[in-house]
Amino acid sequence: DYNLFTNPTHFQDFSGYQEDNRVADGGVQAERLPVNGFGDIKSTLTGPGGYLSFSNPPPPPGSTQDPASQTCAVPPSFCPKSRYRTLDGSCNNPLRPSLGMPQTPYQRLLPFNYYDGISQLPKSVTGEELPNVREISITVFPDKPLIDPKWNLNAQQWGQIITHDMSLTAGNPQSHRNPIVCCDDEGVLASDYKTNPKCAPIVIPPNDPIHGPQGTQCMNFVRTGTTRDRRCTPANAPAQPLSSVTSYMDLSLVYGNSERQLQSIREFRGGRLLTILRNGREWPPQDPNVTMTCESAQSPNEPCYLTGDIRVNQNPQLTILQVILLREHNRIANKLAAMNPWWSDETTFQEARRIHVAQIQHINYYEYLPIFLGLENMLKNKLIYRGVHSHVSDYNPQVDPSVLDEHATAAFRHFHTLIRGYLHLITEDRQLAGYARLSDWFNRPLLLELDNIFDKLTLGLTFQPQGFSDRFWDSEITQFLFRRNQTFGGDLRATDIQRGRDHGLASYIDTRAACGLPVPRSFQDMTDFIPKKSVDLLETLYSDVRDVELVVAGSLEVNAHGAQAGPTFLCILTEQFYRTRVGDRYFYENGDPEVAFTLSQLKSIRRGASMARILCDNADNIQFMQPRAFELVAAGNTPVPCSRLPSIDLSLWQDERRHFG
Ligand code: HEM
Repeated sequence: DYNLFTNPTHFQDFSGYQEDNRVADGGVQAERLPVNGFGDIKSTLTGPGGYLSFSNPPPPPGSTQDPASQTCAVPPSFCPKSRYRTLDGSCNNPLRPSLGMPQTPYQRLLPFNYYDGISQLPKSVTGEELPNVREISITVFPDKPLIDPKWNLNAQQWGQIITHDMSLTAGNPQSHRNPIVCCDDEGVLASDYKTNPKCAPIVIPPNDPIHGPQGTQCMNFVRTGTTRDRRCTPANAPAQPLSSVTSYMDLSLVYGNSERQLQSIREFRGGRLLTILRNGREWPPQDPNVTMTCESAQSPNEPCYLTGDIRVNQNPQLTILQVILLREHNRIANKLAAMNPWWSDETTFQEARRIHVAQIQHINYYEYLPIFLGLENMLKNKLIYRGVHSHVSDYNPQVDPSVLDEHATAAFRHFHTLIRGYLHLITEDRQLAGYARLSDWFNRPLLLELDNIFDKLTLGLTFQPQGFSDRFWDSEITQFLFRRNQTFGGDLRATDIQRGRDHGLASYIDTRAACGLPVPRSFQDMTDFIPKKSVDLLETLYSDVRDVELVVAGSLEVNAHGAQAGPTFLCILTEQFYRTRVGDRYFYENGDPEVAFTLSQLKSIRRGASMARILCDNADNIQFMQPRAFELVAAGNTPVPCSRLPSIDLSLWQDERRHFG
């Protein structure tokens, strides 16, 4: 047994959540069944601040802690002291400088489940193939427009921003066609799809109601780049999928993941990022390769943006938030430069970046995550603190900040369920002015620059409800994803399930066991935490309960009390965001003098940073916003003049000592 988790407290928590969910036999079952791993938790809480201390257990074979495995990223040989984080995340942890860098493996809570132990997609315990992923998608995740009564589309959309800050499967271009063709544009299987090790095309079942009649055979699916492809691990060790971006919550989607990437988007004046002025507003610079990056664009002159993240143009609402984050950097930089004209471009840039990252971390932890992970759950597990008036120095160099595969490939993708297929265009007086169909605008940001649409889309984000966190998925992403002017397109749910297999994720029941949750031995047992109707569907698809996949069943659990996911995904999400916090030496609340904000600056960030204010300050001309901008407009959260919303007092960064520049 080894200790999978860095945060020992949340095992108790989930039993509480289970009761809240009226799972009658949960506790009893936990005692009856042998639960893997956690009879023996070695972690203990010590120290006045509740610092974690634990001895590192022996690593599982093939894990990234295994001496046999190496990182694919090359860390610098020397880590200079710095008040600013590096672009590529190196040296955040000076003792292990490559932690969190691009091109390092996803970490994992459970061992690989590859069929051959090295890289083959998992199979059923019977030795047969697992059920067809497209069939699972059609059967278990159909479209039904159930909406959230409380949270708006901005809550959904901000989740994608956090995702893009933290991970990106290596070798997956996403913004354009994959040059590796396992299934061509006509839906015909490539001749080498069985022998090409990069190929795992999604095969269309004959009874597919959409693609069957078209005669489509398949959807393209290219496997994630791994340590094995790049020869970073021995040939007989499990292939570890790599992520191409820094795992830190560091706004890498704004600033890029290397100095080189940053060069192409920096203005090199006044600490600013590069922008193009059109119609009196700032837009990101143009991507040099429009037809490739924005493949739905109908002319190379259409806007197609270049930012720190290659996915920026993927959908209109994502692009709106990327533009807003870019403008926010320049807003801060302009103020700092005006106050401190003796600062160099570099100092102004780094100080603006540092403030920007801090405020986004604050919004993420105190405004966004409590909606999805539950406020009490976050407090109990020390992801956030209530009523703290000082720094919180919980940085722990033992904690690996890498993104967990179970998080990126299963748990956080569950929130694809929140996506709405038709985006509302809303006016300042909160009237519906029209719709934009999502699949008309994938990879085509032109929409944002059409007549006043930017503000209408932004107000739509805050006024339109998000989809409910359930098993119903919008057909815009299950039948029409990236359809590129064709009638039909890809299926994001089928892709997520296939990606789980591609990465060899452990099964649903093993993951429950690792989380210390009751382990079902039969489909019948599952009805304790998954509605019977869904369990029945699973039983029609899977021949054995041990085959049931994390990506699939995790999304079917009844949501835990106060959260937007079931207990298994909540366990993973909680662990991830704990690691993201305490594994980041530059986390904005940290009091380490090398990186810390002054106490008054920190207090101002806590008081003044809000989603509402960021939207107000950076949309084209929005004058009113509800204070809690992830929440629908309702009594107690009605729009107020932007000027009445709190803001960060940037005068606290006035540098009278003139020693920075
Ligand atoms: C319209 C909105 C969205 C679209 C079109 C979209 C589409 C996609 C696509 C195409 C992928 C890559 C699939 C693959 O090849 O494996 C992906 C990955 C992912 N998505 Fe979304 N997504 C959206 C919103 C969201 C939201 C709201 C969240 C979470 C709150 C999210 C979380 C993730 C995660 C965690 C990944 C894996 C990231 C990685 O490690 O590469 N997405 N999404």
